[in-house]
Amino acid sequence: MPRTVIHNVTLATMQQAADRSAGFGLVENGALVIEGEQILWCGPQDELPQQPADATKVDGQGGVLSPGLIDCHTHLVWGGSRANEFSMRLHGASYEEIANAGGGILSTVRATRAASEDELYQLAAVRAAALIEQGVTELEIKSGYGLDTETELKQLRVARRLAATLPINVHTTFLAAHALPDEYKDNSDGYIEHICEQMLPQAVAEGLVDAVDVFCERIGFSRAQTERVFKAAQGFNLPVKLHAEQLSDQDGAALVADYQGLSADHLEYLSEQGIAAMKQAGTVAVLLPGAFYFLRETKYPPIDALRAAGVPIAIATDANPGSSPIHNAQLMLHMASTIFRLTPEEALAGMTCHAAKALGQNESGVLQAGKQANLVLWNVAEPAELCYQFGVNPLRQRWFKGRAVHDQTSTPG
Ligand SMILES: O=C(O)CC[C@@H]1NC(=O)NC1=O
Ligand SMILES: [Fe+3]
Repeated sequence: MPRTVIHNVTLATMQQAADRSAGFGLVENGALVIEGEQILWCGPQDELPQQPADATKVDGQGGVLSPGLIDCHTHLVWGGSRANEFSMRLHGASYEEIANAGGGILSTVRATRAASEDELYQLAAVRAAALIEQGVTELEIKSGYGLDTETELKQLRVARRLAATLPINVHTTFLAAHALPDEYKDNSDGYIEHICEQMLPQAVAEGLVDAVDVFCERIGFSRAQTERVFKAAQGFNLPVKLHAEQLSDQDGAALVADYQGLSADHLEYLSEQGIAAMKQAGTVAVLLPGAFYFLRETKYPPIDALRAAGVPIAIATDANPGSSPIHNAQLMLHMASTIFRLTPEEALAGMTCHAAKALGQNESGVLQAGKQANLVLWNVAEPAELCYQFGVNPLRQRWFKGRAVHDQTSTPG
């Protein structure tokens, strides 16, 4: 099988990054060997075993080689735009006025229902391409803008099609419990039953679901309704995750931990009890600085307490048209440090090894023999520069499943 030898690099292996003091798992003057789709070897260059003469050699010119970035929380497939309500808010309209004018999640639902699968694919492919340009090699995509079986499945089919046509891994998450559709106005329990008895079984039957999520919130679904959906997911042996404690403490994090959930996401209003339950269950805390910033939130997630408890922290874009219309993974690294005060080591772990854990997979997220060769070579001298600067893209080369699919070797100047 073809081999590629990347040498003259600083490896940010991200191994043992769960321990904050472990840092980036740096290997100065390192090298890495790709064979087929996997990492065959990585380590100090002076320990590099003899390689075949026909191996492709890449001189990293002293740059940093890291795992590809993983965006573990996105709503990437949607139709329409919410720019008008963004403008209405800036002109002083209240949420109620916007909602009464047809704004909010349900306006995106109407546009997503009206769009064809091809139209949704074309829109999402542009957003995915932006993330790929940023060094993303894996992402999660939720449904949740259909709120009826046909459109929820349409969104999930688009997510599967993105994985089949672009150099990126995609994990799908069924989020029909994102908002209450007009058809079930004042009958949220009826909608939850419809989700559990009709929508989820059909999505599973079509092989479209990797995990199940719920928006557990006063303006979303109750803890009891969330648990009803979790039980339905359990019936299909599907892992769960949760939009939890974004606007209030609904004790959602403890609930998803009770179900050994993959992650609890947002967490601005997370309690000590929720943290303890997450630690116990190994549930990842996914923080979403883009939504915090765009909504001008003032309540910070309890980051020091999560850190002290040793709960793994992941970072994601939460790319969606309402609360985080942001498709820039490098900006998330920057905001994780500048807004949430994560160290660069924590921020990069948040978009590599901890993000992989939030998706329930251990095939990527670290530089280690046997893992998928999803890598990025950065034109930076040290990994901290990925969090420090914003606005220039230091990506030089990107490998997905061992293939170089993005090459910016000609650095300007
Ligand atoms: O406004 C939207 O379109 C989605 C908002 C997004 N969904 C959720 O559960 N929390 C959010 O911030
Ligand atoms: Fe979200």
